[in-house]
Amino acid sequence: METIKIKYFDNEIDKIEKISKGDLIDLRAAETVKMKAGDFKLIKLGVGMKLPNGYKANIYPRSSTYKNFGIMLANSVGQIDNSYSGDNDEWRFPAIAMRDTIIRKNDRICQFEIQKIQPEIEFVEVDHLDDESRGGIGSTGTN
Ligand SMILES: O=c1ccn([C@H]2C[C@H](O)[C@@H](COP(=O)(O)OP(=O)(O)OP(=O)(O)O)O2)c(=O)[nH]1
Repeated sequence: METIKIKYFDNEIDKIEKISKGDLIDLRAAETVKMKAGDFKLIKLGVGMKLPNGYKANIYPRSSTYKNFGIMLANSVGQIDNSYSGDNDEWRFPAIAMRDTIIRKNDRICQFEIQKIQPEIEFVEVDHLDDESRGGIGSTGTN
């Protein structure tokens, strides 16, 4: 089992409980936010963490987030770097509102998992790649 140091920036949101293997972990809005259609807001998630060495975190919307709140995650997948672990490094949900909406403090608006960081990579420039070209995006058709 991995242990993660977690800091709560707000004492009014529910705390995260022990997680079964494989399950994504829900996160809560740490503020009440009113948004108009088209607004952008970095919604506070009320937590900061020291992830295990060699791991990052991915934040995704919950499947019901759009239905319940009409917001989308502006960056598609939120990337929490391992180095985002300072005392003021609170996690946020970059939200785009598609309709007028209210997100209330403690609402569960997203979920996250931790993931191993890719290995160190060095680039070697070449003039040609050896493999057969695939014919462009969509070349395999739709059926
Ligand atoms: O949905 C997100 C995405 C990122 N972050 C935090 C953690 C991450 O480590 C930091 C920086 O993210 P990233 O490197 O993806 O953003 P950037 O636009 O390149 O900003 P920076 O110049 O801070 O690296 O912002 C969040 O709280 N929520």
